[in-house]
Amino acid sequence: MATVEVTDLHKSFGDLHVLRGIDLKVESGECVILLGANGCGKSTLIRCLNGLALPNRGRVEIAGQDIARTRGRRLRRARQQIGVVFQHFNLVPNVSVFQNVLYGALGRQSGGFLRTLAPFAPDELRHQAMACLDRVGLAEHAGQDCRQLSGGQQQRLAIARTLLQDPDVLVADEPVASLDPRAGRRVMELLMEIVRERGMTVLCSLHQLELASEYGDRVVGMKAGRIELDERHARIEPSAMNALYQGVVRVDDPSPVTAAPVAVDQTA
Ligand SMILES: Nc1ncnc2c1ncn2[C@@H]1O[C@H](COP(=O)(O)OP(=O)(O)OP(=O)(O)O)[C@@H](O)[C@H]1O
Repeated sequence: MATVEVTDLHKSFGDLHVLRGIDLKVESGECVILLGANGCGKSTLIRCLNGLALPNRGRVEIAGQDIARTRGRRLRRARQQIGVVFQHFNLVPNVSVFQNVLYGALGRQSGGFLRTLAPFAPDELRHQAMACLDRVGLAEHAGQDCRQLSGGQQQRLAIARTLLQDPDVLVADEPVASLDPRAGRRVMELLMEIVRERGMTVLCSLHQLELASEYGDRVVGMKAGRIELDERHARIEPSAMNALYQGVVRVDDPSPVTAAPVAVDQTA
């Protein structure tokens, strides 16, 4: 399995210097939860990790390969090792739940795009896709349009798609921020069960402090584009956590930091 190593990472958007020298190593099979106030750079870091954003300076190594300096086919191959779960699910609308899972095999299929389309997919891949749907409890929804699913179910579908991809590394950008607390907890539990089963290396940003301490092997706190805290969660001082959020939230306050609206989900 793969380690993730980020060295002196800088990323700017025009004059805005968002990442200001990030050094971070995630060991193989470790689950690191990334915390920090809105705008501190968590999503930008995650986007640099899977090659969606190019850093201005520094190295981003996945299993020893520098993603920031890899291009073309080698980059596509490297990205197959990195699963991504987004806050807003990133499903393909107007196609079935089953088809969305099959897209997880894009890039790992020697026959290319056509073999990931339901009518042309080989039996073995179809069986694998159904097994992934079954693992997240959505097998009976395979034929539905993905827009008919609840928010929690859509995120479970996104997890099934990642399962079919079968990456060594999972990066998750606020995977439960769009869900109500109950659905969010169920999705988080499922995600963590799966990454432990598969021994994946995980970097997951969250706004929920209680989920961070429950599921992370380690908590990394970012502030203004820098890492300010890097601890096993059991050792984090409340004052350090409070400093991270500059009074946005107290660690004895169980409510999420985010002010984003959450969908109430009865069916997750
Ligand atoms: N493509 C972009 N172009 C310009 N500015 C950007 C871009 N992406 C992010 N930014 C800016 O970079 C800063 C950090 O954004 P980022 O999304 O990484 O923060 P975050 O910690 O993930 O915040 P949140 O918790 O709200 O998601 C913000 O000021 C944001 O506006």
